[in-house]
Amino acid sequence: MEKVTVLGAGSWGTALALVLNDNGHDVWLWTHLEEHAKEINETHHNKAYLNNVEIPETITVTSHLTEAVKDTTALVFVLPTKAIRPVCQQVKQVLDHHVTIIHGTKGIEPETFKRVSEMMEEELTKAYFDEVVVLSGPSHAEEVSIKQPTTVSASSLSEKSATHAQHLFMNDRFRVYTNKDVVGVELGGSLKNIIALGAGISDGLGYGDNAKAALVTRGLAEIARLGTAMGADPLTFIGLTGIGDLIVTSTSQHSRNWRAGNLLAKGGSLDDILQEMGMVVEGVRTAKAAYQLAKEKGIDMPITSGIYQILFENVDPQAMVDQLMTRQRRPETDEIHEMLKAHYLKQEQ
Ligand SMILES: NC(=O)c1ccc[n+]([C@@H]2O[C@H](COP(=O)([O-])OP(=O)(O)OC[C@H]3O[C@@H](n4cnc5c(N)ncnc54)[C@H](O)[C@@H]3O)[C@@H](O)[C@H]2O)c1
Ligand SMILES: O=P(O)(O)OC[C@H](O)CO
Repeated sequence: MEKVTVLGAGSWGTALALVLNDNGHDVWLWTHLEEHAKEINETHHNKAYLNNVEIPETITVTSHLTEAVKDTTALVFVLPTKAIRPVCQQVKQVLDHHVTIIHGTKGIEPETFKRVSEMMEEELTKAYFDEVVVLSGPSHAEEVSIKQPTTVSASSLSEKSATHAQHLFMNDRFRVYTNKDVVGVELGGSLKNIIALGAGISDGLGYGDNAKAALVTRGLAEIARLGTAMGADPLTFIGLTGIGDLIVTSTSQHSRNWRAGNLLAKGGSLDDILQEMGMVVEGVRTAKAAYQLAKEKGIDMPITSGIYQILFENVDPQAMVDQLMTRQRRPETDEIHEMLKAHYLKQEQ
């Protein structure tokens, strides 16, 4: 049994704490709000974020960071992307020993285009961990918390750290694969949220399965295009953290990104929708990052660009569908084939 600390008591942090608890670890769940910790400890429910399950007494819920971090063997950051730097800065003040650093956050920082593991490496004391582990894949908290079969990847440049994360989380309902492509895993998990917003918009406009399948497949082509340009292995995008996560987020009503897109297409304002949902919708900030990044790198991302314009430039969703459907005609697979061919040629050399 190990002491493991989850930082962030939202829906995903709570679901991961439950998996660790099932595996017999001494689980500490930290929230930055004293009232939130008190409420969970008193009611044994996390009403605002994951009300469907009971939080067992064996999970210590606290707002005291020093106590949460003391003697822990692993820190699992499960926070919105925008909270990663501030929480790392607080952790840096209290962490005084070597740990495995894991994160389950899916986003890109719009101001710097940094991935979450890059931000963490900048903010934390490097002597206290080997390499960050990214835990990502098709996994909604609502299903993980009721022990429905789920598969994820634990990706790190340190095999030891990835294996430690696999050991902590893996059980007969939560299967964890190790993976070495940190760039691909982080980008797949982050960029799919933009396409999921699009899937919600498509459903909200009343379009059917054909439109959704088109969004997912052409969306994946865009993700792979940007991801490969950022140094990812193109094959990662046909794995759990690419197509796998894209399918789950675009087709599930559990998805916060899908839900936000759906409400947007039905005429809601973005600010009101985000306020009303009260949970993080990562695709919104990531759309900003990906749109700028694609522009800087000269990468064609028409769906991402369309979603950015709906979110931030008040473009009508229906008009955007018309625009996407009437783009200049072109072959389907040219650049994806080129990417995969280049990948295989590199391996043969
Ligand atoms: N919900 C899921 O099913 C799921 C699954 C996989 C990955 N993720 C990813 O996990 C991350 C967290 O998502 P979530 O769904 O748990 O979010 P959430 O909105 O349910 O919860 C976020 C938590 O972070 C806390 N928080 C916000 N700002 C903070 C700050 N400045 N300092 C400290 N704590 C702060 C909130 O109080 C809340 O407890 C996101 O990047 C999301 O994409 C979510
Ligand atoms: O609910 P979403 O849209 O934030 O997605 C949650 C997870 O990333 C699904 O794997």
